[in-house]
Amino acid sequence: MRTYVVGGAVRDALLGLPVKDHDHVVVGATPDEMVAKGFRPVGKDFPVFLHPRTQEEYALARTERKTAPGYKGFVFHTSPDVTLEEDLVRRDLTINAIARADDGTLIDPYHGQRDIAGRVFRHVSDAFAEDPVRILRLARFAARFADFTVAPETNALMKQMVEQGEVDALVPERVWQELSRGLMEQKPSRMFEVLRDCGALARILPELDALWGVPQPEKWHPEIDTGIHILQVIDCAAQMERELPVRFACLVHDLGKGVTPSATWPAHHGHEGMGVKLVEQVCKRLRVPTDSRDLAVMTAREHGNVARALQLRPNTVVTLFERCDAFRKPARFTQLLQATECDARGRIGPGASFADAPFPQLDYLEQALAAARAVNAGEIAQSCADNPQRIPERVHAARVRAVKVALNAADDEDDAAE
Ligand SMILES: Nc1ccn([C@@H]2O[C@H](COP(=O)(O)OP(=O)(O)OP(=O)(O)O)[C@@H](O)[C@H]2O)c(=O)n1
Ligand SMILES: [Mg+2]
Repeated sequence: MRTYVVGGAVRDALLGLPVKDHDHVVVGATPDEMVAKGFRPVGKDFPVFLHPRTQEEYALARTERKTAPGYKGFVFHTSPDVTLEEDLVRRDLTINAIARADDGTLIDPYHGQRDIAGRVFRHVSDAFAEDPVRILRLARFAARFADFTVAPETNALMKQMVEQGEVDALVPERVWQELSRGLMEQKPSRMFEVLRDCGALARILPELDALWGVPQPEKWHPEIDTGIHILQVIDCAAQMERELPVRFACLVHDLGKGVTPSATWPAHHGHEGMGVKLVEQVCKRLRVPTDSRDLAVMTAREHGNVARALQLRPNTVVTLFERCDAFRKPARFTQLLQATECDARGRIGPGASFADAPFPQLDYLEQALAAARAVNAGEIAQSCADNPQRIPERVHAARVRAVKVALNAADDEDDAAE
């Protein structure tokens, strides 16, 4: 039997990137021989084994046959006479279909090295179409390797897959898994550009796809197009190394702009409220985890209020904190501020750019929240022992006073520093 390193490890080494884990392919062996050598079989569907010492994955060379739509519709064929070339030809991309022998020799029958040099994502063969997850994987790789482009023939194949309904058969968990991974890469906008170019975005996130072609007022949005704005906002979140919930909130915060009446464009009055419903709908459909969903809903609803923070009266600031449950969840409130900061900076057009604009709203609201949280609600509750129904309004009033003092004090400090 012969073993080769394949996939990401070979690709990343050729790209000069650090290699995390090694996937291996085994040619000329049966499952029984693997077990006899001490390998441990894992996975019900795949002929995959773990190395007794390194615990790395060793997959028997295999060919696949499509049986049903969706990513589960596979039957596997493995046997000792399946060749390395036969195994490689059914892989997704040429850059992922390079094998490396123990002596370091590269086996590259589908010219992955050429495509690495040319920075191209190209499918290896028609077998690409057997697994619609590969469209999402390719899009995710585009977010990671931002200088790569999609080969025209690969884009054409993906378009065809989308038209045949392949993407509709994907299970929501798998879509979320790939989208969330792509959001965590260096340039998430590339993922959505790739998905849009092949038509997949309109199938998996029609609410987002609808934002292209929707104008915003040029004075505040020099990029004008709402779809372009969203891409700039998510790239800002990636550049600032924000957590996944912040990046997802950035992605969906303006979905309401896709349903405002075109007669009122470029204005989008009330888009926050309409956005909340659409965000809830997306999160339900894709089974988005609670932390990402809750922040996304809150950001859709409140990003306008946060942006206006410096004009809000102390009472309004405290009701904002109350609506956001900021007293109990201050870290999530910080994430709301971070998402809104990216919303403010992701506005880059030919005539103007807000990319480096200051965002004083963040410190301002953090200070106000710290002051409001310092109010001793327990003490107030005790002082209202004879009239407990007044506790909430008393606590609220005390918080408003605290915010007023804190924000004035901050102004004073600024004056003193000048
Ligand atoms: N739907 C898929 C999933 C995987 N593969 C093949 O299996 C290899 C290993 O898969 P995986 O570890 O998921 O991806 P990597 O390319 O190794 O990338 P990563 O750095 O994300 O691990 C890929 O390179 C590719 O050759 C494939 O062809 N089609
Ligand atoms: Mg891998």
